[in-house]
Amino acid sequence: MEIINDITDIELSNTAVTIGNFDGVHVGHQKLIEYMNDIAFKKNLHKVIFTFKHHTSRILDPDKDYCFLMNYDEKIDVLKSFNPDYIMALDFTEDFSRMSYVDFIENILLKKLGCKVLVVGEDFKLGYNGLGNTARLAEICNIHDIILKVIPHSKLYGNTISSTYIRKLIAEGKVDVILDYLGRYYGINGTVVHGKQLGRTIGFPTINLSYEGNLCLPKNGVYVTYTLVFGKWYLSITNIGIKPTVKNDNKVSIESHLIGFDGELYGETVRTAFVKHMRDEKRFGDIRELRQQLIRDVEYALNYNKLFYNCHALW
Ligand SMILES: Cc1cc2nc3c(=O)[nH]c(=O)nc-3n(C[C@H](O)[C@H](O)[C@H](O)COP(=O)(O)O)c2cc1C
Ligand SMILES: Nc1ncnc2c1ncn2[C@@H]1O[C@H](COP(=O)(O)OP(=O)(O)O)[C@@H](O)[C@H]1O
Repeated sequence: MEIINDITDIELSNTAVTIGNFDGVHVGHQKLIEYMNDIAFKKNLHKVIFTFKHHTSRILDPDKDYCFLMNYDEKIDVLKSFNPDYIMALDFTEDFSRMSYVDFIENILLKKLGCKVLVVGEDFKLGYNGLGNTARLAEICNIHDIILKVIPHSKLYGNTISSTYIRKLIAEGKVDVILDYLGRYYGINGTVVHGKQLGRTIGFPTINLSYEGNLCLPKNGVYVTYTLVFGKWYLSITNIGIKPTVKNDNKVSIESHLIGFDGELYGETVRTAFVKHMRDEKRFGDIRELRQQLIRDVEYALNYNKLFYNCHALW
């Protein structure tokens, strides 16, 4: 498996290629990749996942306030699990965005990648101004003997599976439903930073997560989570919010208490996977009342954990 970030000196041959932003690498994306894998196997082609380091919307739609389902490293990690021969992860630049779909097909897919099969989703658009829709792609692929396979959108419970729909579920705090659409629970990677050191004084030390600012955050509230620390998942309770009992700025933080963990975590990289929204964040009369609530939260999480059979989907 090779990751290619620069296409300048690339000369591949006999490839099956799927192209997309693949934000989240959700169940719909996975269908495309699996189709590409199958056809590559049958036709003895190399498997190529073609994506970009950063979402194309940053250039194409810069004013829109997007959040993203994963950062670059996570995307590469998840894509690797589909066992491609190559992951192309290029910079999507202004210049790139001005390339016509014909140039892209002829100069990149044909000349650089030796593409024989192209797999895309039904709403896929390629090249300058999005002119290369599937009908136009079919014409140009036909001219160059590339087999074009257009995969219809996957649906679930009447909803089209899309990164946009998953972002909406996250914003609504419906993190338990996300599993069906994303194929795994939604999680956030971050680094443990110092808080006000109050947690340990009430018997609930917490890790405060510093995370990449453009990741989608579940709506404010308290969640049953699992936190990956030093290669092990811990059941945890996580608050996303402004901590109105102890603070009065509006800065949102992500803070978790790991059940059964004791140790130092400052500076460590951890992953928090959100499995169930359990309550809204509240302003308590004092920190003792908050502590009583945290005891109940732990009990809720322990009960939830007893019936949790989806550990395989945490990452
Ligand atoms: C599971 C959990 C639930 C929490 N719920 C609330 C809440 O409902 N209201 C609130 O003001 N703070 C809440 N907090 C934040 C606490 O106020 C905070 O963890 C505590 O004051 C320690 O802060 P520190 O990490 O800055 O020391 C919660 C924290 C956790 C871990
Ligand atoms: N079970 C646990 N859950 C979370 N953090 C823990 C736990 N046990 C020990 N810690 C450590 O305690 C620190 C948090 O203590 P706390 O008083 O809440 O301080 P802070 O305000 O910096 O979060 C964490 O960063 C971690 O290193």
